[in-house]
Amino acid sequence: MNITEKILSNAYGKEVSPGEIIEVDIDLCMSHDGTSPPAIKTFEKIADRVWDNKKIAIVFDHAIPANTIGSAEFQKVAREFAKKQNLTNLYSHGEGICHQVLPEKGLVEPGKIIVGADSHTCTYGAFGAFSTGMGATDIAMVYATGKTWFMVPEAFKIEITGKLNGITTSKDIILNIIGDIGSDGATYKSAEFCGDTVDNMDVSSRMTICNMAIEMGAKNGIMEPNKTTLEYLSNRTGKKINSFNIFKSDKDSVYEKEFVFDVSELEPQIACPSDVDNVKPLSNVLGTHIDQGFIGSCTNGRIEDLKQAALILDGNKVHDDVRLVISPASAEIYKIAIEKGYIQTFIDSGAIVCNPGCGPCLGGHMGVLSAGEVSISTTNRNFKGRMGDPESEVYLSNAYVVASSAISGYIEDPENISQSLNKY
Ligand SMILES: CC(C)[C@H](C(=O)O)[C@@H](O)C(=O)O
Ligand code: SF4
Repeated sequence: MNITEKILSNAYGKEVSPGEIIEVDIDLCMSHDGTSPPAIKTFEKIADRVWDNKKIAIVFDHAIPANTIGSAEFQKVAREFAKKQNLTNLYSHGEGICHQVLPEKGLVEPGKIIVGADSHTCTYGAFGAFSTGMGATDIAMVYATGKTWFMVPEAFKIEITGKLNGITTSKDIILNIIGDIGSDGATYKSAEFCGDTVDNMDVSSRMTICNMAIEMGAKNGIMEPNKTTLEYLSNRTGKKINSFNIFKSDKDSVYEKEFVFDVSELEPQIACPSDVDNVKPLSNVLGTHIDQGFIGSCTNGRIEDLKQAALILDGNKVHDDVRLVISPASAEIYKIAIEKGYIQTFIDSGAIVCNPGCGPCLGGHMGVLSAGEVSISTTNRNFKGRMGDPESEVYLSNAYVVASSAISGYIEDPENISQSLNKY
């Protein structure tokens, strides 16, 4: 059995196989300021009390602080619900983006079943959990019963091998994979990432890869937790590593398809407008004009990403015709970035630093694009109109490339900009 089948078998209480429909207990259910209100509306038609006030997390991140009367109303509904149901995990004070906040607060553990009313809930696969996004009405049923059903997915084994060089990051790996497999190439599959590159990766890079599993249609993204990940989780949860339920794929487990990606020669990858699988090497798009850069999101708003941006921006100025918007993925990351001097560097360079949250990622808040404008962004989606007007365009890349491009005013090779890569 592979890791996903093992986690689902454990939750179901007997061995499962792909295609089977099972009902399981949920360990953690997440919704945010955008999706809690519709879930609450449905919930209130079917139940009075939630199944477990400690297993529901609500995070305000999509528009925080509220940007419209509508979002203020939504947040009021979610706040009142959390109070009435005595939820112990309400994060409504700008703690950060849900997918960053949940692991930080120690709510994620290997082997758990986690669902969320947000498509990037697949992020927690980086910690060896089965986690997936669901619609708000399905989440309402989980609020009420603590259960949901899944069809056990077939699995793709995606082996990643080789050592990344220089300015190539895990974002480039996942863009390369999605470019190859296609944005619907893994629909309802379990995308299992393995190989020496994944085994040696830090937590942040692993999260970036699992976060984007949904961008090829996957039901979940998953990795066996490595030592670094287990240490991180032990710190966050206050539990000993040997108390975790760690599952690993059997050597002879069966996959529907197997892929091998050697990343040792990989150059930074760019997803071009307006599909996430329209991926080209950086060298093919150099010189493309941009109006805005964004560094942040649940994909690449962590301290490692901010460090990459600071290394590039240090001593440089954002181009006069460009806005560079930077939003740390959580308040905790924001504080570390202040301590390390990154925020000072950003402000000195002329970047706009926003509070933690989704920000411009989905085109609703703090950096909306007008018709004809072009953005380069560390986020995960570049659909038509994703960051504003339907006639605007979005390129996706890593933080080195966004920062470099913001300085030049066109898509730029970071090697042409960086002068002091060892400063921090
Ligand atoms: C608003 C929310 C439902 C949506 C999602 O599910 O992914 C958003 O987070 C996104 O990234 O598009
Ligand atoms: S940062 Fe972007 S992708 Fe992530 S949850 Fe928020 S809107 Fe969705």
